[in-house]
Amino acid sequence: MPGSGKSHFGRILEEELICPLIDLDKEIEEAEERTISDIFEQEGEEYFRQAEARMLRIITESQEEVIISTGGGTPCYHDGLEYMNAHGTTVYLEAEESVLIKRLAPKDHRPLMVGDTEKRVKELLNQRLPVYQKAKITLSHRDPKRLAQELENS
Ligand SMILES: Nc1ncnc2c1ncn2[C@@H]1O[C@H](COP(=O)(O)OP(=O)(O)O)[C@@H](O)[C@H]1O
Ligand SMILES: O=C(O)C1=C[C@@H](OP(=O)(O)O)[C@@H](O)[C@H](O)C1
Ligand SMILES: [Mg+2]
Repeated sequence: MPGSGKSHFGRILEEELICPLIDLDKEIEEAEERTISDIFEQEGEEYFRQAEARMLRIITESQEEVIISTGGGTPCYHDGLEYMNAHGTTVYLEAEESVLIKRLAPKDHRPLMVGDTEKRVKELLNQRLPVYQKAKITLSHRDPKRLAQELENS
């Protein structure tokens, strides 16, 4: 989910595992030379989903070992989760609804969070949970060092 801490955890895992990290949203922004918000505004969501799916595949095919922090929607469109499960270890980073609502306050820049944040978070969680639950690892504790150990031993 947006706000669950994927980018934040990714940066910690990068240090713990000494493995390069790629943030999918950042790569898309660099390739498109505009922000995710601008892409949504100027091109619409479907365009973004295609760019996201394409970038996920480009990175996966061009890198040997890499941590990818995806966007919250990446697993849910264009068979994203199935693709990631087939090519690597997937981690669903669980976060409580109340934590997400607090982090994704109206000042947040995320384009899917316009309007009533509480309602949007609940809607997105309901829609997406069945997909997220198919990840290979679900992380409900908030300790990235433990996750790093789990991944090293897997
Ligand atoms: N475990 C955590 N404890 C406290 N704050 C966190 C934690 N994980 C993320 N945050 C904060 O929550 C916000 C959203 O995190 P981010 O990593 O951007 O989420 P995502 O990439 O999943 O949307 C950021 O301001 C980040 O600093
Ligand atoms: O949940 C989503 O559909 C999205 C989450 C965002 O990434 P984060 O999950 O890193 O906020 C970003 O990819 C885009 O705004 C769409
Ligand atoms: Mg992120």
